[in-house]
Amino acid sequence: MNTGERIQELADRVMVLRDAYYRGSPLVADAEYDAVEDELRTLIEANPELAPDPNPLDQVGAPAVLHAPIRHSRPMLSLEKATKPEQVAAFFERFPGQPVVVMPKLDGLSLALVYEDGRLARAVTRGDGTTGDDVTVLVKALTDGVPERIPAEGQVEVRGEAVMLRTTFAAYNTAHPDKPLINPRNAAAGTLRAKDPATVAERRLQFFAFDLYTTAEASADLAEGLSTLGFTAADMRHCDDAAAAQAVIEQIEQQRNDLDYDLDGAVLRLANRDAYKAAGTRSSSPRGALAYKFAAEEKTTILADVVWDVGKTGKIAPVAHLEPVFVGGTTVTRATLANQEVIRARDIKIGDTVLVRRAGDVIPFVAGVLDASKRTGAEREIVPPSTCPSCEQPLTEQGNSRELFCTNVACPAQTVRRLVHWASRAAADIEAIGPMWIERLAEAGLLEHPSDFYQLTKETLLEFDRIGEVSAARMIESIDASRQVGLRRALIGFAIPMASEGTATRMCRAGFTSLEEVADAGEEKLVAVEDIGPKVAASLSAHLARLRPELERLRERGVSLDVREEDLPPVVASNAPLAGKTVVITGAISDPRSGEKIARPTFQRLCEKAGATAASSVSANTDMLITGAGVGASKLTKAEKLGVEVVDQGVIWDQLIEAGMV
Ligand SMILES: NC(=O)c1ccc[n+]([C@@H]2O[C@H](COP(=O)([O-])OP(=O)(O)OC[C@H]3O[C@@H](n4cnc5c(N)ncnc54)[C@H](O)[C@@H]3O)[C@@H](O)[C@H]2O)c1
Ligand SMILES: [Zn+2]
Repeated sequence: MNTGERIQELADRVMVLRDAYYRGSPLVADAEYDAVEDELRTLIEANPELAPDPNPLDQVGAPAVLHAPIRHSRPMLSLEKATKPEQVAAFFERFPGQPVVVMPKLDGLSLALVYEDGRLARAVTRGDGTTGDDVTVLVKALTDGVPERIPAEGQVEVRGEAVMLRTTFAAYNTAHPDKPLINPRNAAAGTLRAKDPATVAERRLQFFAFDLYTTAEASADLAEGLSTLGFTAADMRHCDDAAAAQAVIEQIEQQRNDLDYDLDGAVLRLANRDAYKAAGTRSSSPRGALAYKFAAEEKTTILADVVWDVGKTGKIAPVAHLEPVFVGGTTVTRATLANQEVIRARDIKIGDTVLVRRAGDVIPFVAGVLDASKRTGAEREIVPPSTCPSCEQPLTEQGNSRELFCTNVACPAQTVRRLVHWASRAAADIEAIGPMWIERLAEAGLLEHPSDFYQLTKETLLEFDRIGEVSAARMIESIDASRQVGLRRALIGFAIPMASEGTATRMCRAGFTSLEEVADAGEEKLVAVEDIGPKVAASLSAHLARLRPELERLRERGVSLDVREEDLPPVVASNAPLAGKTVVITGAISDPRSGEKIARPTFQRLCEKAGATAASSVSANTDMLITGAGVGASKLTKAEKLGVEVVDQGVIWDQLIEAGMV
């Protein structure tokens, strides 16, 4: 194939992919689409005389079928892309001395909101850039952050991104396993394509503004202009030079996991609205802005197999074995498929090319099959097991997702999982015996219950080929140390359904002094504990009753199930510098005297000893936000809005040192 033919082929492919994407059923992941566009762009740049006519790279979006077409006052364009710091530097050189803002590039769909004399008149999608769809009714009904009225006369147009928050997306998919959404962007676009808002009421969207045109008086600074009108703008940070901008770009990328929305890059843009306007446009992008792309959080790969895994509570979950794929910053070979309802609703088969999503700290997830036409006929159905893969007992189904459970208390796989959990760091912390040895010891009949660890002897361990003197001694030592596990960590170690680590802490703080006392308390007394609901109380009671003989065996073998000093609220020193303060701690903490990094829980404990109550997020009840290094702007903005005092960790360290507490 010659270059001209290749260009035409790529251009055709771009058109086909765009059409499918803007209709709401993409055929490939964004990263793969971008690769096609990139190849086309590179070829046309090298051979401008071979540029196709029309050139899809000069066009925006796709001429979708519109219900109620509306012509935009000025085109809604795409953005020029950058992937290298040099391109950021070149942007600054093009506009010397101009203030620049850097903000997240939100992954949703853009909207133009037109206000006439202070009232929202129309909300319009981007469409093909020239003509968009009237979605006013849907936006009014479903989108937060779009005021019906703004304090401005004349014609005002605010543009921005409507996104589905990750929490909304996750909640929707949990509630509707039968009609799952593929990703937040697609979900947002689909929501605004609905005929009737009532059918998509649970799919709320959030609007973040990033553009403003007005005939009325308004600040020349974009961020200020938007916030004066009452909009939540994309988080814009002013940068004086390319180095500062690059640092903010990197910070946004690092913090993308902590945010409640997807972003696929950062946008640089002239902060001054007049300068932005004067910079003008190219065929499909404004000159006064640049999009810096981040690594993809979604990719497609082959689903090689599905294995049903038995968890410590007996849940049998499908695990996807994938051809290795680099996504969300790591190579992924395993991903969750949730449950059989999700597999059915998404029509996933072994051998399919599937979309894998790894966003934030969430476990990689198979989101679905994008292009079923890729099937060869060799794909296989994923068949849920009818018996437990470990003990072969029949399974039960639970809930509307029809999750599978093995209820056999003697199920070997569950036994191993529970023992591994007992030995884990958060529980008994028997660090010298890893999961592999736990499995071997269980197979050999030496381990079944946690109490069995405490009967192991060096001699029995030495009978295993690959355990020598030194490791046997280490194992025994590690088991010995774990006898001090105490109430809180023992409760965690039993992995009681519905009971979290927080539940264990609350039991200690509520005055229970031993695990037996919790077991004997009865549901009524347990519900009386702060933040313990009836379901948790019932589960605790039932499971601890069953575990009674095990508690006795643990005691006989010298394991402490009593509350430990570290599990209780600290005794507050009389000269406590933070007495009565509710604090939130954020950022990286380090001891200013040595520079040593200090784990957040350790620092929190110090603050509690100094009289503070620690909370996990900033609210109106917070007295103080204690900041370490690298604090996200969103936390600071929230504190500022609520009038919460922001205190650098250095100030707190000084107080702790002065009080002789560290
Ligand atoms: N998977 C597919 O088949 C397929 C097909 C076509 C396009 N796509 C994807 O669509 C995107 C390209 O489309 P495009 O040209 O519409 O978008 P773009 O990447 O050029 O970006 C322009 C858009 O960014 C959005 N945006 C978000 N935050 C912004 C901010 N702070 N400031 C300014 N704009 C902001 C706006 O909606 C604007 O329309 C790519 O991510 C591409 O991978 C995917
Ligand atoms: Zn089983």
